[in-house]
Amino acid sequence: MTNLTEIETAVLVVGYGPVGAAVACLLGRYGIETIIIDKAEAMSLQPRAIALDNEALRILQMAGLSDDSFPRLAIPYVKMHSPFVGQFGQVNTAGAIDGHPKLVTFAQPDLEAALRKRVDTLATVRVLTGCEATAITETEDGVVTMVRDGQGRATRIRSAYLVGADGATSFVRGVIGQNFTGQTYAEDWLIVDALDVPSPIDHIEFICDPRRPTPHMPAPVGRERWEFMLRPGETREMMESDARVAELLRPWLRPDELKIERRAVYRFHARCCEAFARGRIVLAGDAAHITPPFVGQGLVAGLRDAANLSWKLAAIVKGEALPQILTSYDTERRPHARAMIGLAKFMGGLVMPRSALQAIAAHGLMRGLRGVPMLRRFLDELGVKPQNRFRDGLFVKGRGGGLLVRGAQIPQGWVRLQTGALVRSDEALGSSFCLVGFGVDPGTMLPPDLRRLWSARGYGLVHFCHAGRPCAGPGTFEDVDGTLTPKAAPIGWAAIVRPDRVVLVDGPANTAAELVDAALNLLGDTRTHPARPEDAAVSGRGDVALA
Ligand SMILES: O=C(O)/C=C/c1cccc(O)c1
Repeated sequence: MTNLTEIETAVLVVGYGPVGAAVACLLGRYGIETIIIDKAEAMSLQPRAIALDNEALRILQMAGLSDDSFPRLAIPYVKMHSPFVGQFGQVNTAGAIDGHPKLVTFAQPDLEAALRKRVDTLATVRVLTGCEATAITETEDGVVTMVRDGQGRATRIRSAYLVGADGATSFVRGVIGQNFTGQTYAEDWLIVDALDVPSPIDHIEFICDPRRPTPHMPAPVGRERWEFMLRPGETREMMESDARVAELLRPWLRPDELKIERRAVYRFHARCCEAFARGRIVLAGDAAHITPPFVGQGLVAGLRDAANLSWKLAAIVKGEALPQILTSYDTERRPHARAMIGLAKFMGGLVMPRSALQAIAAHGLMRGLRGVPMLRRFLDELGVKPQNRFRDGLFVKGRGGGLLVRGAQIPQGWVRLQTGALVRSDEALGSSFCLVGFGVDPGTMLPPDLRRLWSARGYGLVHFCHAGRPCAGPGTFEDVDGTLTPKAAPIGWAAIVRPDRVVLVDGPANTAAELVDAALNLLGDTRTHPARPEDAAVSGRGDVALA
């Protein structure tokens, strides 16, 4: 007879890559009992994803990672070269949005190590490595997962929810019967990562030569990456040989300068599930969608999933929201993930034209379009990047009348604490729902019973006061650069911001009680009937008070 260990948890995360780790960090921050498993004993040391944008960095901030938790290299621009028409494109990525650089490169093992270090600090998160999910069954009130470790020992994990962050070959995806529709490119690519490059480039360049398309980019501490498209007849063995790698890199590096960290032949895919969830089982990251790398959005999309999903699971588990809100994860995330895949495919068309004729036509057209000042601004200033703004989902539709966009993130700026220290404004918002007052203390706008209920749930009340105005009291932060007030909202405005920083509803501050009512109703008003009162005990607040 075998001994079967039984464990229970609120959420089981399958897959301890960067997306699974980010989900665990966020669930841990929200105080949710979480188990994360991975079949590998140790973290992968392969540098795969290489780029993060400001949105991804904001999510990592939310997950509790500081700016110095892993090395990043800010990228000022992305250039596109054609052998026939010269430079035909340039995307300006210098500067910051929402308090973070628009584009950085990094080494994936550094990021994963930072996330794992953070996970290790979280009291409610338990990590089981060397453990593989062998069977997953959804029951009426939870999910039962059979897990086997390296010694063949079995464990049964019962969880209220399961997140499949188990990558492109996801086992979980198969369990919920999801097809991975889309396309696999016909071409293979050789990816080469070099270390200690003597004079690395400072930007990303795409050499869009139909004979050998070659994206080329720097990464922190002297790393560089090249991606070489294989020609017909070239094989993996041929391309991964020392001699061929040295020959391909000769335009950039002398043989004595070569320090190759990784060489690997890959095939790119553009695939997306038709649903990111079924019942209590939810997919995130590459398990739900994969993209060719040409706009550097693969991991970013997975981190967006983590941010969108984690607080919803937390709210449901805590009994603060009805389980039905989980459908909004798919509604909000899938269209954007698909749009990013579409952009990457478009970019792929420019990077790897099929022939010289096609290259001249496509690159010539792009060059021509850049001759029109308005189009040039649009193309060069990231205008083609799909905005992360929901058409449908868990927010009150319509405009509040201010500049805030419901269903999109509130801008992030820098605010001054009562101590005089400057922090990014999301730190003031904390880790739960927040009623924000712009130039007005929002607590004073609520009737006492509603204010008590709001605070009893641990939801925040934050006052961003206009720079230079009298600015004192708990929960009050001086908006030093005006990003929030007056740029995002006028004085006398209020908004309810979700834990993922998405504006749920906004309006004049004197309607704050209506805004709170609207928010609670959207969550499936659990004021009199908590969704799962017994689970309320699972939750705690892992936050540090700032003001
Ligand atoms: O790996 C690639 O091919 C492309 C990466 C990348 C990263 C950031 C921005 C881009 O436009 C491309």
